[in-house]
Amino acid sequence: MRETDARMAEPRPRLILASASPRRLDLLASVGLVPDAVEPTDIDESEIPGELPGPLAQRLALEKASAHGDTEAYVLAADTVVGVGRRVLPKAETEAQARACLALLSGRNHRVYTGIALRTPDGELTAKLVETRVKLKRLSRPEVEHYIASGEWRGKAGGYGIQGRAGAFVISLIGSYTGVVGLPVYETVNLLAGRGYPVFEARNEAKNP
Ligand SMILES: Cc1cn([C@H]2C[C@H](O)[C@@H](COP(=O)(O)OP(=O)(O)OP(=O)(O)O)O2)c(=O)[nH]c1=O
Repeated sequence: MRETDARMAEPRPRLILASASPRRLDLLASVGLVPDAVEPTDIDESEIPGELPGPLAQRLALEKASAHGDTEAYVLAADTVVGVGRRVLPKAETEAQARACLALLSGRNHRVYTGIALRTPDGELTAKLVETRVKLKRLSRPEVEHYIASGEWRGKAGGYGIQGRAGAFVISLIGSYTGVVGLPVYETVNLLAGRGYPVFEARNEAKNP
């Protein structure tokens, strides 16, 4: 059997997306990758006092990937944190939190950090941190009220989702748009390919997104 035939005969390793975020699943699918399972891991996401936003995103992604119990699959995890300077903004769960985030972000630059982490079937754990600078326009009261009423901020780091109505607030973005949404696709595909996951073969099997 030729080497390529032998490789094609091998079963494709399983890929698990350890995330509850539907955006991450959609972003993976957008580049032709469909995980075999979506199995979020439940970790304590609270920050260590004094922890900076970037290191926090990186640490949580690593913890999410390592907490998954399947040691025979590729396990991919991510975490997105919005930071203003050294300050970490919450993942908004209440209107009050979302309002406070928008007040802080209005008319200024902030950074969105997405950590991605991959554990391979041989137990190797690799992580990458992707940083994006975003500038939002100065938000008027009606804009804030309209946005709060939309509910789109719920469960999102920094109280906004760039892929929805808040996209109209963005003056500029330097870095990775998909990183802001929750999974930087360029870095994710590179990480998977670099660690031996057969991205191109898997892509052939993926449905047309
Ligand atoms: C800034 C920003 C964040 N987000 C989302 C991405 C993430 O889902 C969320 C940040 O929370 P995360 O803790 O990174 O992810 P999650 O709780 O949704 O899922 P899991 O922990 O299981 O992986 O904010 C957007 O969708 N758009 C944006 O513009």
